[in-house]
Amino acid sequence: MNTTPSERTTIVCAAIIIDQHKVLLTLRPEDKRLGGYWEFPGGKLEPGEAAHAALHRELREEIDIRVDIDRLLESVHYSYEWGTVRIDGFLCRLAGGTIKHLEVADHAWVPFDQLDNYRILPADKPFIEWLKKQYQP
Ligand SMILES: Nc1nc2c([nH]c(=O)n2[C@H]2C[C@H](O)[C@@H](COP(=O)(O)OP(=O)(O)OP(=O)(O)O)O2)c(=O)[nH]1
Repeated sequence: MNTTPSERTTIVCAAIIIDQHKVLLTLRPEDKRLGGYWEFPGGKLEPGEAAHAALHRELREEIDIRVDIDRLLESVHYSYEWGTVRIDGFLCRLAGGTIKHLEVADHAWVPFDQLDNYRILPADKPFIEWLKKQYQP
């Protein structure tokens, strides 16, 4: 089959939810691929699904919250050994709900100057750097 690189890229949406100079990270369960890493809540788009719809769905399924999506911050490409992902990181604000650990092992509201203390997925580095730069005292 003739497969172009873009067809092999997994599209992922991620919510960068900021509240009072802290950002929400969630912990991937140990039994999942890349288990034990912190990440922004989100996940893979389903076939034909729009990014905003996917983000709302993933947040409901994983932690049962609602957000307002402000804008796309950046799309980041990263190659893991099994394939390439494109992470679309959206800046969001919490709009409702109380965080439940439905599909995550834990969550943390992390002050920007403490992000280096978390083992975060390597693909997320540009988002982390942006957060640290944006909110330097
Ligand atoms: N949700 C999320 N995923 C990320 C981030 N950074 C990053 O590299 N990823 C990667 C990890 C996964 O390979 C993929 C997200 O897909 P996912 O979380 O739905 O993957 P999954 O393995 O749980 O899905 P599944 O195969 O179990 O259905 O993107 C991030 O900040 N948030």
